[in-house]
Amino acid sequence: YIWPSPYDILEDAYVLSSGFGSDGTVDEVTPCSLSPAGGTTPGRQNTAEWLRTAYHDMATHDAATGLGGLDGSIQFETDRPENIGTAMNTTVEFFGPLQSKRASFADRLALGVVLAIKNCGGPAIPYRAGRIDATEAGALGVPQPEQSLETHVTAFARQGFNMTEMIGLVACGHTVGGVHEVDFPQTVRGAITSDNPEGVVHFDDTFDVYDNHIAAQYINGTSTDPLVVGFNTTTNSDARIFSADGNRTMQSFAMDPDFFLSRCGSLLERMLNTVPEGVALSDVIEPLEVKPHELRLFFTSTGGLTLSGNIRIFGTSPVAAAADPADMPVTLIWTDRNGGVNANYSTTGTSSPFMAATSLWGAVQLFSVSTPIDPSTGISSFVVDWAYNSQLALTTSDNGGSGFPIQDVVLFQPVKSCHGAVDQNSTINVVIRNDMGDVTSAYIEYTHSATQLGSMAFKQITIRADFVHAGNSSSPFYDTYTTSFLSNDGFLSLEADIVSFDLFAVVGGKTYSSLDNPQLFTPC
Ligand code: HEM
Repeated sequence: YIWPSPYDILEDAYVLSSGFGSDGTVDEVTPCSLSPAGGTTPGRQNTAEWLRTAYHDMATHDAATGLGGLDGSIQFETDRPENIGTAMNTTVEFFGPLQSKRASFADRLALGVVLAIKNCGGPAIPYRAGRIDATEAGALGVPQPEQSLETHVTAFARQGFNMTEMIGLVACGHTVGGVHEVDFPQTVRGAITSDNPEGVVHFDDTFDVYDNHIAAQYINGTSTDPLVVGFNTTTNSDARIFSADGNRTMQSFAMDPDFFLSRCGSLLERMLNTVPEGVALSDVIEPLEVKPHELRLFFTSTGGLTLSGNIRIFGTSPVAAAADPADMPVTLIWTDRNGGVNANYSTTGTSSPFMAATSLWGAVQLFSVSTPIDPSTGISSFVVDWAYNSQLALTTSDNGGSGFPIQDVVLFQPVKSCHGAVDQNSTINVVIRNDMGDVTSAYIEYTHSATQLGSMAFKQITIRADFVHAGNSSSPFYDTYTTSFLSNDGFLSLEADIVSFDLFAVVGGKTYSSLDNPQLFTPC
């Protein structure tokens, strides 16, 4: 895709693993053994809990009717016996605050699994966005260890996986984490100690590495998997499943670690992309090489324009990995609103240590941009001239041909904009260019998360409010428009990321928008 895209926030979350701009998802699973509550809950493992939660969310899919799938319905189903344990609520609680208009709970959970598995040494699972969250619980149907092989084969067929795929998917799940005696006393006995308060017995000897040991140990007879060698043969579902094809699949996994990883990559991709019929997923999200990161045009209190934010550069080559941001030339060259390119308008980004970031997929650098734009000529787009060091020839990144678009027609105006307390209106002011024809419509779509019954995650509520003309602004080129509305969105009690607003204006018959403006913190 090209910038801007509805999936920019998820693309950023995919690319920026830690440091500047990251949302904390990868930190939550680093190291791979990390347990919830900052590592203070021994015997638990965030990576394993996310993967199990994603499977349980998907496991109720019915391929024949198209109902269910990875739709976040798990958030309403955590009290079901088939979802026993605190893992699911902990997972829902972690991803809930990362939801927004542009990132559903289900998309966040799927992305979490992709990042966690890669972070544990596992495969790069292609990631698509676009999952839509259910608003209520779905059908029952998560497989249980005491069920028969026949029942499991039928359940996986309903989910869309044949027997060989079932064996693969279970092995690809049961290579991290384990079985907890507190929740499965019929399967694990005598494991609870003061050091192991939940009585976890891991599936294999490398519960914190995403590798083929689950298969290698099963084949060479050293398995510790409580669902293979447990004292209670009734709950030894992994033993029944792994041997269902005469051990052929497990043998191929045991013999070839790379085959295990690639097969798990494709099976888990299918698992994450099993969504209710009618849900259209995006193309695979690949990191953009050059991308504006939270780069916006601001209307200043003195009537000027400032282009401010960051430019992100991502690469996988050795020269990208060796790059020193302080030695990287990065220059923005923009085109004004009349199509003129003025070399005087170029600026060079700066790098600073606090802007350092890492990516699981390559090397990433961020450069801050803050430059005035002359409102009389404005801005319509820019290109970036850059190189990995000052000795190299410059590359021009033009966003797939037409430059990175910046619209200067409708802009948020912080002056006198404020956020209302409970039961009080919020006021949002914008400026709209006054030399481009009639403003036939101008409105805000203000989206915030709201609590919902039966879930620890959130629903998204969007309020639409029309702007009215409010007179001059501090610039001769712009007029002020204002609106007030009641949002009651738990001001400041929720994370800033989960409130955002989009601005729209139809001016001279053309629609202009300013998307994903961040939460407004100024109280009314
Ligand atoms: C017949 C199918 C399956 C059965 C009967 C089954 C059963 C179980 C049971 C009883 C546990 C122990 C949970 C706990 O004590 O916290 C478990 C854990 C787990 N399962 Fe499965 N499972 C199945 C398939 C899958 C699949 C397909 C995946 C993912 C692809 C998966 C991923 C996991 C993970 C990651 C854990 C570890 C959770 C943790 O350590 O907190 N399972 N499973």
